[in-house]
Amino acid sequence: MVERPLALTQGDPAGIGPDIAISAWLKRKDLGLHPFVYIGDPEALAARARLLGEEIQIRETDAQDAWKHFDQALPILPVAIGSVIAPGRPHIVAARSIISSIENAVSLTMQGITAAVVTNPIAKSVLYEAGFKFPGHTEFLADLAQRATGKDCRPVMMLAGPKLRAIPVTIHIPLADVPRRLTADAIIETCSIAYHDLRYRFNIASPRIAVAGLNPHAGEDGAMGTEDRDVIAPAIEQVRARGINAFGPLPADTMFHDDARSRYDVAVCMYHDQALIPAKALGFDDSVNVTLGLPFIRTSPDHGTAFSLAGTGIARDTSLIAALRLASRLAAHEAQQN
Ligand SMILES: NC(=O)C1=CN([C@@H]2O[C@H](COP(=O)(O)OP(=O)(O)OC[C@H]3O[C@@H](n4cnc5c(N)ncnc54)[C@H](O)[C@@H]3O)[C@@H](O)[C@H]2O)C=CC1
Ligand SMILES: NCC(=O)COP(=O)(O)O
Repeated sequence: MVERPLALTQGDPAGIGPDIAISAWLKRKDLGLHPFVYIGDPEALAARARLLGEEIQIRETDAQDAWKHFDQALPILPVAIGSVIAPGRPHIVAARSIISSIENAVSLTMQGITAAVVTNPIAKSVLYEAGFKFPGHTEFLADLAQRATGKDCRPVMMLAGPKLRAIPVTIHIPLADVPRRLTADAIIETCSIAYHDLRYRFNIASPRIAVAGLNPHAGEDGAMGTEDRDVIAPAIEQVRARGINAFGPLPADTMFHDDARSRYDVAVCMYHDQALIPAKALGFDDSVNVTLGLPFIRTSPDHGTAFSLAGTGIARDTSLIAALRLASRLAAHEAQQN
């Protein structure tokens, strides 16, 4: 078997990405972590290690050789920023390096040199200022995949933790646009991709999909909104007609308590916060953001850049470690299938 490291992006170097990458690498032996190659600016990473008081070896390498260095040194594939970025002070001068890091990780993974993409958090508003056209990683990764394969790619965001897996059908859009963008096609495609990836990537033989309503009480028969009755319920019927065990629309306020969660493998929700609030409330420290529907594996911690914690030593590495572990598990499963 080829020993392929995970490709870990730097994210926004003013955020906690470098801190948690260093922290995870320091725990590599205790936790038996799958080797990773950090793709980012070596100076910025070394400066962060010094600030945190960690004396670590950082080794510049290409991805192919990262595996052999991982025991002794934190392997880094250099993508220079060309400027000093202070912790907690994001700057658009880093945008090119942040984006390049993601592009490199995807390219290496699609070539089979790295086993999966694990992304550190980016500050979307900073990248927008620099002209980045995508709402977040999820949409950017799908675009990169589409450009590489020439095939349409609908990305599906899933937050996966020990207590809950949750998917938003609409992702990074204003709440006011949700009803208009919530089409039967979007719900059907999301449920179908969730079913496929839970089955073939997560090895769940017959995934049970609970679909949330949009309105209070799932619309109360149309009295509190009509989308549940007119869009979501017919979409679920079509999903079921494909042989998928999907049910709903369920009132969203009562589908996340312990007993309700035991009845499904994933909750398909109608908008970002409907999925991410329960996911982060139930498992902020150990949930992972996974993108389904891509031709490669991508995981990420569930949190953002947490600028105020950068360089303080306070940031917890647990969600990144969960993301590295999940990427490794999915990659091992994928290798077994091929
Ligand atoms: N995958 C990604 O690239 C993501 C990026 N973001 C971006 O992050 C930026 C900041 O977003 P926020 O909403 O403030 O979310 P955030 O997750 O960065 O911070 C929310 C709260 O949690 C704390 N926190 C976050 N991670 C932590 C950790 N590892 N250990 C200890 N405490 C932690 C922060 O200090 C803050 O109090 C935004 O620009 C957003 O776009 C947000 C979520 C995911
Ligand atoms: N709130 C989740 C989030 O913003 C992560 O988005 P992405 O950058 O992984 O697309």
